[in-house]
Formats: sequence, structure tokens, C-alpha cells
Amino acid sequence: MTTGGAYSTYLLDIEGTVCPISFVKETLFPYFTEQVSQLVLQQDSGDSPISEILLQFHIEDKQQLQAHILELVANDVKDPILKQLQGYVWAQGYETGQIKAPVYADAIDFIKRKDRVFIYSSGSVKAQKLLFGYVLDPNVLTHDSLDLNANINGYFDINTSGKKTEAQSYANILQDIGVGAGEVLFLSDNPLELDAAAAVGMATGLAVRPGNAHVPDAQKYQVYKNFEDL
Ligand SMILES: CSCCC(=O)C(=O)COP(=O)(O)O
Ligand SMILES: [Mg+2]
Repeated sequence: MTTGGAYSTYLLDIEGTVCPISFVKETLFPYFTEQVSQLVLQQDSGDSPISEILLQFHIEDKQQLQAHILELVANDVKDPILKQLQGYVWAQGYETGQIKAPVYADAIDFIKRKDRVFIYSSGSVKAQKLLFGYVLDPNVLTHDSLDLNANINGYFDINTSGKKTEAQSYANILQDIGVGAGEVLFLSDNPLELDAAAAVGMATGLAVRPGNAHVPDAQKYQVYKNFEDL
């Protein structure tokens, strides 16, 4: 099947698919790393969600803990504890108006237009809801933001469903959504994720956006430079 119109359900990756990789690497990650030393220092001062997540790393020495977290971020490790932590830290950035998500205009239109849209990202469900809750409105010159959460049917992350490069994760999502694999089109910039989804019978499409990593065997996939024709 070569077009998106035949599917009842769409599963979308975030980074490199509905928003630029540069937003994650140049806005979200730096915002997080700027907060890390303060977070680690404040760890003993209460039983906040952030303090509880930090405890899960099981590293008592504060300098070592800080270095460990910074190393995970620098290497873009999809660590489930880090991803939970980032969601709580980014919340402050979105809620104070410092961060707005530059979701591509065609992706905004797509999410509004389709009846059944689900998200699957390595970013935590909390981080996903924030990102879609504070979308930079491409149609206005003001700094208003859009909230797309009402247009999204569900969210999956590595804690709810497993790693994005493993077929079992997509089987888990199908079970949660309650549809057959053939009804779902999964869109991502990462061929390893597409191959894992295809292994359980999902249809797949390679998102090719400005700034994405080059995919050497892109011809293996149905390629989408935008979602206008879907
Ligand atoms: C949910 S926003 C943060 C993005 C992020 O942390 C990440 O790791 C992106 O991974 P994706 O699976 O969306 O490519
Ligand atoms: Mg991606």
C-alpha cells in the first residue's frame, strides 16, 4: 500500500518526524542540562517527583550523579529514568512560556485532520503531552501556542511499551490500541524503528525532514517529506 489514506490509525514518532531534530538537540536538551546541577543539589530537600526520579539512578555521590546524567544526554541515550526526569524539567520551560514546540505545519494539519492519531516517542508520555500542549502556532505572528492534545488519541513511550527498535514494542501498542497491524501506518525518521514496526505487520513510512540523518537505503521505504498527501 503506497498512500496513507487506507489506514484507520496513525502512529507518529516525534523527533525528526513531526518536529525538527534541532528543536530537541538545541532547545530541549540544553534547557535540561542547564537545570541539572541545581536539580541534583536540591535532591535532599523534599519528596518532589524530581527527587524521587533522581533516586532511581542509585548514585549517591552528587558529582557522579550529575556527570552520569550529563553523559546520558550528551550521547542521546534513551534511558527510561532520564526520559522521565526530562519531562518534569521541561514542564517548567513550557509552563513559563520559555519553550514552544515548532511542530511542522503539515503535521499540525494532519493531527487535526485524522480521526485516530497515536504518538510513540522515546520522550516520556509527560514530555509528549507538554510538547503537543505548547505548539508554536505557524499561522500567527504573535507568540501564541496551540494545544493539540485533544486531537491525539493516545501516547506511548519506552516505559509503557518498550524500546522503539524492538518489534515486541509495536505488538504491545497494537494490543493497547485494539486494532490489527494492517490498519496502522507508523511514521518515523528512524529506519530501525520502521523495520521493527514492519516485523509485526504495520505499514511504515520514512519521514524525511530538513536536518534528519541521511538514510542510506531510503528507497526501501515509502518516503514522506511532508504529510500533505496522507
Ligand atoms: C517527547 S519530546 C522529547 C524528545 C526526546 O526526548 C526524544 O528522545 C525523541 O525521541 P523520538 O523517539 O521522538 O525520536
Ligand atoms: Mg525520531
